[in-house]
Amino acid sequence: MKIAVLPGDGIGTEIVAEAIRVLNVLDLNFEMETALVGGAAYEAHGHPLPEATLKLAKEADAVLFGAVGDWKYDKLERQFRPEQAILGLRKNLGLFANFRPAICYEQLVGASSLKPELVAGLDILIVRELTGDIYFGQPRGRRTAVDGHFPGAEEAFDTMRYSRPEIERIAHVAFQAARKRDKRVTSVDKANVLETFQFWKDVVTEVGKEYPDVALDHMYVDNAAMQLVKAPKKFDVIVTGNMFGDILSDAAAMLTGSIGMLPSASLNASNQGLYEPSHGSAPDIAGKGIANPLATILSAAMMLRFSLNQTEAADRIESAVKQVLASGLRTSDIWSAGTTKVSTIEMGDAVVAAITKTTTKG
Ligand SMILES: NC(=O)C1=CN([C@@H]2O[C@H](COP(=O)(O)OP(=O)(O)OC[C@H]3O[C@@H](n4cnc5c(N)ncnc54)[C@H](O)[C@@H]3O)[C@@H](O)[C@H]2O)C=CC1
Ligand SMILES: CC(C)CC(=O)C(=O)O
Ligand SMILES: [Mg+2]
Repeated sequence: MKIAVLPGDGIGTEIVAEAIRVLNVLDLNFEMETALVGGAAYEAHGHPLPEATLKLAKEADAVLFGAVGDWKYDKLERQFRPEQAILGLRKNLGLFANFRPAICYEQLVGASSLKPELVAGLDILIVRELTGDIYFGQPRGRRTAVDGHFPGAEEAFDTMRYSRPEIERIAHVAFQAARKRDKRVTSVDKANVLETFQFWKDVVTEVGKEYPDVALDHMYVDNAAMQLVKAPKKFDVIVTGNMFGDILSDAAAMLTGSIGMLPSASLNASNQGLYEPSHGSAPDIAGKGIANPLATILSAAMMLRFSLNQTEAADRIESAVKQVLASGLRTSDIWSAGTTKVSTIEMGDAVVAAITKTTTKG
């Protein structure tokens, strides 16, 4: 079994280093190979997703990814910007199904920006379509407007689109995930305005008929954003498109205490997966040693469970994270009075120690 390790930029290198230490202590005998991606790859090879990195990712059983991006690349031609690396990996590996579980650990109820009673016991799953929508739709570009409010003016355009098979397959993923949970799916759309999302709603409704044991409801994305901060526990599985899922999952992250707590798994039709925290490269805190590595460590646990068939090892990581939080250790983003502030490395040390302790106990 081979894991491609792509740390990327900013805090990516710091948090992936901790996830690797956690994987190593499990002694699972995986081969790991690291490669440059994002801004780091652009600096070294002139491209954010070099052929060799893509080849490594394609051939691996799973990819562990940190994050890419930095403000200093914002003026580059789009094809060379670091973010094209993660978009390219998603597209080339066909990673259409993105799972973003938002779980509020008991110990972090007070770290959420919402009242404790709204988030205590929260366990929702956002299933985000990841290879379609306006993030990938063509054509896109800049041109001179021929109509609209200002004919003759410079304008930019992108294309929102979804095909029936793209919607069907992500809907199946969501209904099947719901079957293993509370058997409720909320499909989030903007069908009142966008034809793409009226089609999305129609197709999800059709697929839903194959799952009579799962309750399906529909919600407009603006209302969904509001309900996520009003009564998040009413959701079970949320299924939505690429852009709405991107935005809603960052909002959901704060229900769990911090975006530094939200892992993710992106799977293709053969269950090959890329595992990454839901956040970005956080240039504002990069190099300070304060980033929360837990979203990445929990993403590594998802990797063991979903792609590498190591359920027990995944359980051990997740239970070590709970023990560490119960012991009161917190990185800055989840710190509150009465808890102990630790660095990225100290948090990694604590998870490693908690795993070692359970190993010693047998
Ligand atoms: N999959 C990827 O590689 C992604 C890359 N990005 C890129 O990352 C760069 C920064 O984007 P932002 O919009 O600032 O989003 P971001 O997610 O990197 O950061 C947003 C805020 O959350 C904080 N934060 C993020 N992760 C954290 C962690 N583990 N521990 C503690 N605090 C954390 C940051 O310090 C910042 O204040 C951009 O270049 C963006 O394009 C953004 C999202 C995903
Ligand atoms: C940087 C983007 C391509 C992706 C993003 O924000 C995400 O996947 O959450
Ligand atoms: Mg995002």
